[in-house]
Amino acid sequence: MHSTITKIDAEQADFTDPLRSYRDRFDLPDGVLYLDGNSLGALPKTVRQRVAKTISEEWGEQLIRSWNTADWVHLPQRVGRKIANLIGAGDGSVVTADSTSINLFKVLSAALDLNPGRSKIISERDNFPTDLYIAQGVAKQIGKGHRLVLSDAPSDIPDMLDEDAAVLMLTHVNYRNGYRHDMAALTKMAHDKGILVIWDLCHTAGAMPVDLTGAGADFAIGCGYKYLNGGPGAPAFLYVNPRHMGGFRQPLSGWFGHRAPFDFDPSYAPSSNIEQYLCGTPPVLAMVAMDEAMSLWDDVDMTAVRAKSVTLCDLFIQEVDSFADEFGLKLVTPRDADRRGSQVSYSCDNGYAIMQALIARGVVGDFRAPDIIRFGMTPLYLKFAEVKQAAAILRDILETRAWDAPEFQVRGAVT
Ligand SMILES: Cc1ncc(COP(=O)(O)O)c(C=O)c1O
Ligand SMILES: Nc1c(O)cccc1C(=O)C[C@H](N)C(=O)O
Repeated sequence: MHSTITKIDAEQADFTDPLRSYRDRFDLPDGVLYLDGNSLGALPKTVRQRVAKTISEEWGEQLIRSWNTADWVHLPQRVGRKIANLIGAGDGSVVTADSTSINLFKVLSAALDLNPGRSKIISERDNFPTDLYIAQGVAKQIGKGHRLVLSDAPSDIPDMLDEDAAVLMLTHVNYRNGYRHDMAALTKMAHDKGILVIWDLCHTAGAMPVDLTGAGADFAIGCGYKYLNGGPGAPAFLYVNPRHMGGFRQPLSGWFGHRAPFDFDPSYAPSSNIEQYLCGTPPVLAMVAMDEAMSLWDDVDMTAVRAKSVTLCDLFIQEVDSFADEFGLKLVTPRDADRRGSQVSYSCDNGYAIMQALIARGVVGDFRAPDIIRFGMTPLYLKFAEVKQAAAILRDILETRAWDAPEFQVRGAVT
């Protein structure tokens, strides 16, 4: 077996890449092949200046006036509009706020409130754990006997959609293996049984086109720090289908969700719009970084993003195919591009040490316990030649057993 494309082919693909100009809009350190933008996106260059300006001028000089003069107060809606464009959501249906976990708490509470008399929340055992933990917490908090029922394989889900299911809560692209659900088909199946659907778009937004409106999704959530490049701990987003707007739906009844926060009324009166899903004061510096990062997407062709993502993943898979069996790497990401997101994952022994050895050689990916090494493909700043080179370094590390050194066995708190 041998690799299917040459270095020259890869460089040629970079040369003709319609997205190649975006690379220069990011700060990426020399000598790093960054395959972890599915965990923390790279720094868009203009974010540095924009945040510095916000600190020195808006905060330093204008002080409290900036809530109005710089319109800080509407950052959640403004950034929400930019994200809406990437996920097929209409105006006024997305806000940026809080974390994905907190936003899930809000929308799951709302969904269960909207669908009374049913007890099941359907999800997957392999969903990102915070989603499952939040569902467990919401069920306990509501105290009406809701229970979380988990599938062990995507193919089991349709049969689990019955008359006692209130909500189907899925992550569109699985964080571990990169499997991608058919959003439109599952949403329809659920709706046919009277079930509301929540999609977690953490591994989707900014990685591929999404059409929440077309799919008829009820709610969605997602984070700002992966493919959207909003920075570590960036504010998350949430989507509410306009048909569910109005009423008092989500229970974190902070003042930013009030109809008129600056009336300072002692009684809570919910906004009838997406603002009801806000809670408290937005973290302005993080919001500004997110806002700036999102401005990079203004003219991005998402079809080109998806096409490049598919080719980057295919290239990496082909390259690793030539040595995977020999070293016990098992591809756990679907080969079928229609069933995957924008990452490639392998299960293997010694995965943590292998990833540490890769990072020491400048190939940054990550490890997910118990045995997955993960490589994220970010079309805006990753080159084909880098993906090919990363596979070659992986091969070298396996051949030389470079991973079998004491310093690569020590687990950090974050893997
Ligand atoms: C699918 C998914 N949901 C949620 C989260 C995390 O949520 P939070 O931003 O609240 O930490 C992640 C990653 O951290 C994720 O991959
Ligand atoms: N949210 C993260 C964090 O706080 C620290 C390190 C990594 C992350 C991640 O985003 C993990 C990620 N959601 C995952 O898919 O594993």
